[in-house]
Amino acid sequence: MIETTAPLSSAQYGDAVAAAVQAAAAYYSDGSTTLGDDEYDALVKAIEAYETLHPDEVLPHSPTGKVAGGAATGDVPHSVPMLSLDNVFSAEELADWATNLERRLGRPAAGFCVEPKLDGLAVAARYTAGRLARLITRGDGLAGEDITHAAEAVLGLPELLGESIDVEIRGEVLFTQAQFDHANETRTAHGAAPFANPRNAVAGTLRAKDRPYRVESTFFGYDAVGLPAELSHTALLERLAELGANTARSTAAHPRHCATVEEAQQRVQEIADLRVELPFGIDGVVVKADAAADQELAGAGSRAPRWAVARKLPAVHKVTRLLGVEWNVGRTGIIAPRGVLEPVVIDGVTVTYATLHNPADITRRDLMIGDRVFVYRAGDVIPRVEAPLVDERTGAEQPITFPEVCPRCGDAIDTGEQRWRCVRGRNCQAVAGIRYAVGRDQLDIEGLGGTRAVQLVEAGLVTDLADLFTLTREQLLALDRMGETSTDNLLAAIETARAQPLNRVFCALGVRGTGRSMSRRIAAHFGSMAAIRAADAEALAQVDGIGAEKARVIVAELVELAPLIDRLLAQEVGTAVTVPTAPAVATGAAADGGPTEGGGSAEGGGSAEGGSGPLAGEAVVVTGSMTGRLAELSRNEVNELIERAGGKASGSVSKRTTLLVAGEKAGSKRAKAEELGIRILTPEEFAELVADQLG
Ligand SMILES: NC(=O)c1ccc[n+]([C@@H]2O[C@H](COP(=O)([O-])OP(=O)(O)OC[C@H]3O[C@@H](n4cnc5c(N)ncnc54)[C@H](O)[C@@H]3O)[C@@H](O)[C@H]2O)c1
Ligand SMILES: [Zn+2]
Repeated sequence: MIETTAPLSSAQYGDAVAAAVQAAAAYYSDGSTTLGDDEYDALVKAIEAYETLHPDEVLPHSPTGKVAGGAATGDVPHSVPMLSLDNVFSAEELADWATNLERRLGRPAAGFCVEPKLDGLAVAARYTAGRLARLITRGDGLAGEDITHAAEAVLGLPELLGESIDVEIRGEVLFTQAQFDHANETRTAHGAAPFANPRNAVAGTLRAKDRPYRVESTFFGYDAVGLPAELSHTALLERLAELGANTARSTAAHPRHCATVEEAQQRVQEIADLRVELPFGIDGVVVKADAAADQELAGAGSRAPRWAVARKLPAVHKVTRLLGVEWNVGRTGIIAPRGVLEPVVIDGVTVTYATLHNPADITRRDLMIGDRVFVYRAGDVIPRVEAPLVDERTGAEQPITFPEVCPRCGDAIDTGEQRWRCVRGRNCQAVAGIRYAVGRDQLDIEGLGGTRAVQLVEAGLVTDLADLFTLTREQLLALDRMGETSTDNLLAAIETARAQPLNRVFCALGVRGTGRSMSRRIAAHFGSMAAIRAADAEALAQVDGIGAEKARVIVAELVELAPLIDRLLAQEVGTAVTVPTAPAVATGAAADGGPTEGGGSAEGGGSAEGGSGPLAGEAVVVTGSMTGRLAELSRNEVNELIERAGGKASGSVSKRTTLLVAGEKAGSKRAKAEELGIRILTPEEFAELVADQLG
């Protein structure tokens, strides 16, 4: 994105400076910026490019060449300026930097120290006789703010050093992910807004006074004033650790001395690869000339030293909107919330979903639907929502509702642990699958919807719907609460179900994206289970309403379901050839038991225009409650009836609708049909029309 930024015009330059200044002010005060770091960096790069071409137009408040972009201040003067770092964005730029350094030194640098660029806030800790006396922020680099009050909750920054010396230890304060999570839990418990991400959390926390709660952060030392000048950087880090300060030496991304640029590049890559595993955030890798003599010779500019550079890593945080929350049940019955996001590109990948871990996590983060949120994604990790930007709420945000029953099987939820789980555990999937399969619009097996399905699954008799058809009388009689009568009734119902038409058997499989009406269309199109199973994505895409993407999903599911389908066919389930209508099968996939009636010429897949019967050529919508002879039928059964009569059933009124069956409380569909001049029949009139098919 940095490469593709077009040069700024002079009009854009002023706006760019204003935008950067505003972002930096937010970033350094409480971290509430909505720009990703890479967006900010690209903005500053564009500003720099413009200023190089137009040096006499540089605005005085431009962020370039200033520590903290000129946005931070302070009233405690620093003993020695606290500088920033120059950035490079690729291995090539890092190599160029090393070449420049070599030119400046007049010889190759005597090795480099490569260490993580900790994503926090720079501070200076002044020790007098080994005791912490003052803690100061970086500020504008020349003076910072006194935050001594906050030192007590910063881990790794000892109150007393191991030796009684005067020294100023400098380094970064950050929140580890665990500290961040804990901080937000504490804050929301106190009715305060959560921090949007760990980086944002530091500035706010360190500067705040008199909070009724305490949140811990972590210090990493990487510099000092007052230690012998001849210490190399690696020796200095060792010394800091000796004195009792925490350094990155304690982490997997520990600083390493590298003899050559090539070695340094390698360590940069290693630390970059470690990034996702580290318990804290890094936004780059710092390469420093290690030898004190090299540092002295290279010197420093007003903003940054010339002997060190930051190889920036792609930004892993971006702001987007939380559009909704889905609750998915895993194989073991874990019920996991997943955030649906307005798509956002993070490090070249479009992110549309993010994990929300568990319900407690949602509460802890005080998330709402419609919130602008910080999303984190690094490497191959599943993207996660960090927290909302509470200041940006408009009032239109909605609370996230937690499920009260298992969204898959409808049973109770065990909320005893942080991760919610269906009380059925691993059996949830089987129970849900059976309950769906035996439903009124699928196999219609009465008496198997409720606890009976649980009983069969938990007794180990049934794991999927094919098992239903091999149940024996003895097996059923051995179950609790199963008398002779109920056993025989159940077996009879199962026997009847064996003869259910293809569309219902297919629907019972519960293939994702194929509900009742789609199942009817697929069944009508292919005519047999064997033909459906043999269909490839191209053939499926011929069916009305199935796009290429959906066709692929269905094919993938059918592959998974093949063993189950085989067992059903072996049980002669789904072999009954009673396909309601039979438009032309354009795929050549019609195998045994193809369509038997009709045989019209509907092009474009599966519509019933060519069917025969009283509704031939009709596109029918049913609305309101059915009365008379239709009163007993489910909506699916009415739709099946329509298709048996040669018509095409649809759920919504459009210009293509030719007939509306409107019962009581027909509402908006009736109004729309009237507006479009569509023929409207009462349920009774309609029943007359299709009397033959009603049987
Ligand atoms: N998103 C935004 O709106 C926004 C706004 C302003 C700044 N920023 C970010 O901040 C950056 C510029 O900020 P900056 O000037 O504060 O600093 P920087 O992040 O570019 O680099 C310098 C800082 O790195 C830190 N650091 C971490 N580990 C270090 C180590 N091992 N050795 C030495 N220093 C180490 C120090 O605090 C040092 O001051 C930008 O590049 C941008 O990514 C973002
Ligand atoms: Zn369940």
